[in-house]
Amino acid sequence: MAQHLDNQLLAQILETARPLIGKGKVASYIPALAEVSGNKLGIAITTVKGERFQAGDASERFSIQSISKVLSLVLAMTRYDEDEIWSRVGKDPSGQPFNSLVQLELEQGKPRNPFINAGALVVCDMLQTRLSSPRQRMLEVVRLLSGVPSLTYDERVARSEFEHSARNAAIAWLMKSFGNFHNDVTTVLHNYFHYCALKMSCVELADTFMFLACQGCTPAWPYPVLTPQQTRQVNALMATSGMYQSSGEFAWRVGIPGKSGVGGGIIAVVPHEMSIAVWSPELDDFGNSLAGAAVLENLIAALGRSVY
Ligand SMILES: NC(=O)CC[C@H](N)C(=O)O
Repeated sequence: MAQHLDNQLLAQILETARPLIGKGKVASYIPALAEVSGNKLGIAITTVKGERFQAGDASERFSIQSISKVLSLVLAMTRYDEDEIWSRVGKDPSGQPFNSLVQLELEQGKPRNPFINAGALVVCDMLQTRLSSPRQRMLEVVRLLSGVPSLTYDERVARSEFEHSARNAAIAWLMKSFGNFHNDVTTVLHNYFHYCALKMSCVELADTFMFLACQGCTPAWPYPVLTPQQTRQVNALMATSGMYQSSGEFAWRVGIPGKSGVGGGIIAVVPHEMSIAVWSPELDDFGNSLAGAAVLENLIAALGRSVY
């Protein structure tokens, strides 16, 4: 029997996952991220009817990291024709860690999908070509979608990541060697790190991504963000590649599209119904929030939902 969605249910679900805290690891390869306390746990839901639910640390902002890869892709989809995007980045799961170089060399500099670092860097390269101020534009987009004008980048996190950017720089240069990267590498890395360093709460994320549950529309936006078909495509990519090498495991356990970030956030979508944001900074071996994935699994089981 599907349970009724309310704040009390969310609070109960958080408690089912809390024992996992202490069993994962807060990301430390970006030093500024390692300072975050590992025992945070929060969830927020925005439904297509405009209802909002939340529990735990749902209002505290954190670094959204790779969740931003969905936003940069969406921005590119509004600026480029389909062929221009998908000739430079694929649509298939990589089965590799998010920052791997191995496949990129074998596949002539074309990243498997836009949700691994290589793919997101190509997307950021495209945005650099077509937008006069890609960082400012992204801020405008998230401020509009979330309805929160105070959203901003965490400059410390962006700087910290730039100071430890050897691997992402290597990925960008490798793609340049294959002719799949057109702008100045340092400029694009700065944009990418800023996108990753967006600071948002679960409540703000759930509001921002509601358009993915609502066929591309949101009351926050005067016109559709994406067409219904584009929205299905983004959800499909999240379902197949949103959690890196454990995307299959996530589909099996949770059964809805999701996208994680090494800040410990996951955004997930029940199409036509709701967007869900969870946050718990400790990660599993693949860089996905350990307790966050368990919260989603337990919630979706309690609500009796799945896209499959
Ligand atoms: N999985 C992630 O969240 C990775 C994003 C991080 N900024 C990086 O490039 O390594």
